Amino acid sequence: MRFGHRLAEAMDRVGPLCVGIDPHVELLRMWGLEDTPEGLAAFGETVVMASVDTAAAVKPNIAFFERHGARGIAALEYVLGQAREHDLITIMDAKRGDIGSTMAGYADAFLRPGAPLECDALTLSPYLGFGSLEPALSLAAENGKGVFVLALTSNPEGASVQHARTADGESVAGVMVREAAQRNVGAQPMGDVGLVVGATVGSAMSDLGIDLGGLNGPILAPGMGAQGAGPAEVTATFGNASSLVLVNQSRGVLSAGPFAEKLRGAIQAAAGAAQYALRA
Ligand SMILES: O=C(O)c1cc(=O)[nH]c(=O)n1[C@@H]1O[C@H](COP(=O)(O)O)[C@@H](O)[C@H]1O
Repeated sequence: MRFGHRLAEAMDRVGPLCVGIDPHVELLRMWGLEDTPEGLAAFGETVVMASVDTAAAVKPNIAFFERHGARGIAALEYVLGQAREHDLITIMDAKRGDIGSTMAGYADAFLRPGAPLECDALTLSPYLGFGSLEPALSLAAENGKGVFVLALTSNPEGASVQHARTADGESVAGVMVREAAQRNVGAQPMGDVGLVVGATVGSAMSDLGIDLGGLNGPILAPGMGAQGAGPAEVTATFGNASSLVLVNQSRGVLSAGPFAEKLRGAIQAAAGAAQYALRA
């Protein structure tokens, strides 16, 4: 089954929540784990186990694993293997972007079946031009995998680039939305080319004249919890596109660890809050 279809089914079944696997040093300390590759592997495995049947997907952020070099990457491979074993969807947060020929290398690293870091979907940075992402888009399509392209990020600095206008007067974020939507035309129940739009962007979408209603692809929405957005912001931000939204929470739920039952409870509560905000 293609990524968009699989994700839509998981969101219907357990709710529109993705749990970030972000082993911050402070969280490892809180969980009584060492800041070592073994600590990261134990952290990731606990999050995976607590997310099975409570979250639609998990999103490991590669930065926290890269800190430990090759052994950190081995820990990430282990966590991805655990998720795969439990049929839990993985979105690799690596925010890759480069000239097309190098992009092919990144695509092969994450989107090729059997690759050590194989995941179900990958976050992409389109600021070398949307077209530079083509090798990742085509490899994803070939293998039934997905991508999430940064459109309007949750950090306040993003606006200086993403709100800028092209020579045609279209906003840079608007270009990303249009390009992604073109690749999802006709897909049922939704396509595989997703976008990242922060739940913290406030009125940016209406200010820029962006309508996500026709995207027909998943929208990964970070910003709830630790970055300050609540259910009201999620409802207000996504309007007619809310059925496409997959809310991400990392620190907001991870701080409930290390005990699996409490973490599971926090994930269920966050999934319920996301569902309420998007389907109310
Ligand atoms: O691509 C992302 O996931 C992402 C995009 C964005 O605009 N903002 C954003 O916070 N993220 C990621 O989402 C996660 C948010 O973590 P919390 O703020 O702890 O919930 C981190 O892994 C960020 O790197």
